[in-house]
Amino acid sequence: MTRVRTAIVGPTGYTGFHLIDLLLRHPQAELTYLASHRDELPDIREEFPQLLGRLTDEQAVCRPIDPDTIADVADVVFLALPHRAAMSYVPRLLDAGLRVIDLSADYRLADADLYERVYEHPHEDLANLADAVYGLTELYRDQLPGAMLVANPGCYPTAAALGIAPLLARSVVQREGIVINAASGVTGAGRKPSLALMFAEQNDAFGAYGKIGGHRHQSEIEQTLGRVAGQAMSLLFVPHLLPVDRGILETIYLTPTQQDVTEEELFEAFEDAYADEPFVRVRENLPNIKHVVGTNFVDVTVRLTGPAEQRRVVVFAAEDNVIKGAAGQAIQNMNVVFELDETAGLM
Ligand SMILES: NC(=O)C1=CN([C@@H]2O[C@H](COP(=O)(O)OP(=O)(O)OC[C@H]3O[C@@H](n4cnc5c(N)ncnc54)[C@H](OP(=O)(O)O)[C@@H]3O)[C@@H](O)[C@H]2O)C=CC1
Ligand SMILES: CC(=O)N[C@@H](CCC(=O)OP(=O)(O)O)C(=O)O
Repeated sequence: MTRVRTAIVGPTGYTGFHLIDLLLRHPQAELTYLASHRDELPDIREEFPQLLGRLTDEQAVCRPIDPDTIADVADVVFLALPHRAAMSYVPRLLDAGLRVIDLSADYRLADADLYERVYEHPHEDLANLADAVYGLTELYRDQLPGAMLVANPGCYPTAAALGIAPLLARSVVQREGIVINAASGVTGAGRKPSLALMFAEQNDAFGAYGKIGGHRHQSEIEQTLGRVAGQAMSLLFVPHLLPVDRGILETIYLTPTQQDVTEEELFEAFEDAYADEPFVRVRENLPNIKHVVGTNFVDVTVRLTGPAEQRRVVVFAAEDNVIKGAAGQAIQNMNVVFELDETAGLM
């Protein structure tokens, strides 16, 4: 049986923790190296006592980010780092012969000019950007086997793209005027402390955040859906911060191309697209973050509303931001890259 040796750079963050947790449950993965940039290298069990008893001493102690040493003991490295930091390591990790699954945004936008506008600094690794595979597994599965560099999608873009793509592909909704109203748990903002994320600021609070109409995930969603539609897309994405640890719910408003479309036809688009997808559940009931947290599933459903002359299509999509939105999808991608069972370690 194939075994994949895995390393994580950035294990002290939230996605790093969930990668460790999932890899320790994976029947064909071995966790061989945790790499940290800290001067004083941490024992990961002190950062996350949940891991006590689950790691050997050798596995638990973080080591320096040294590509050649990592390549001696691992086949693939997961980068659970902030954007910009990730691309500063990728060229050396690839040169050392490692496959890289990057959870940051550094290799998601294929157009370097767009990256520079959205992330407000130039892309520093154009050579590898050109070769990266965008790892929204359900849409790009064919490009993943053997890939050297996978750009794992953003959490919001995963749910949004899976919630809209089947309808666009069938041309049952218009490309124009799409609005995505999204709410995320606080782990979506990462583990780095900030005033806005303190308990007393977030508890019992609920509101939109960021520059409305200018969130960086808007461009990522437009890129994915533009490829599905075969034409450039422009939509509106509005994120909200929900005072829970984990979970994303997106409510997506669209306009049908034909006013006489039926709800059955809309469901059919989802059912046909996802009939063989292990991690997309097309539901009749309205999705809820409670139904998906702790899993690699995205739950989706659709409704048709309004009088005949004013029809609206409303899609609902729910996922766990740190699992299907990050660590789980990264492992799903690893499974496809190494041609393992796509669901290994994730069910
Ligand atoms: N959280 C989520 O729901 C999702 C996150 N992502 C993306 O995944 C990546 C990781 O996110 P998340 O785990 O939440 O982030 P965290 O802030 O929780 O963790 C970031 C990690 O990166 C390390 N780090 C920071 N700067 C550097 C550097 N310059 N060199 C090396 N290591 C560094 C940190 O180490 P230290 O502890 O020492 O600071 C920590 O281990 C990000 O790009 C994020 O945008 C994607 C989808 C969802
Ligand atoms: C709640 C929250 O703050 N969410 C983050 C997005 C999550 C994420 O990590 O996205 P990237 O991988 O693209 O950085 C945000 O809105 O910036």
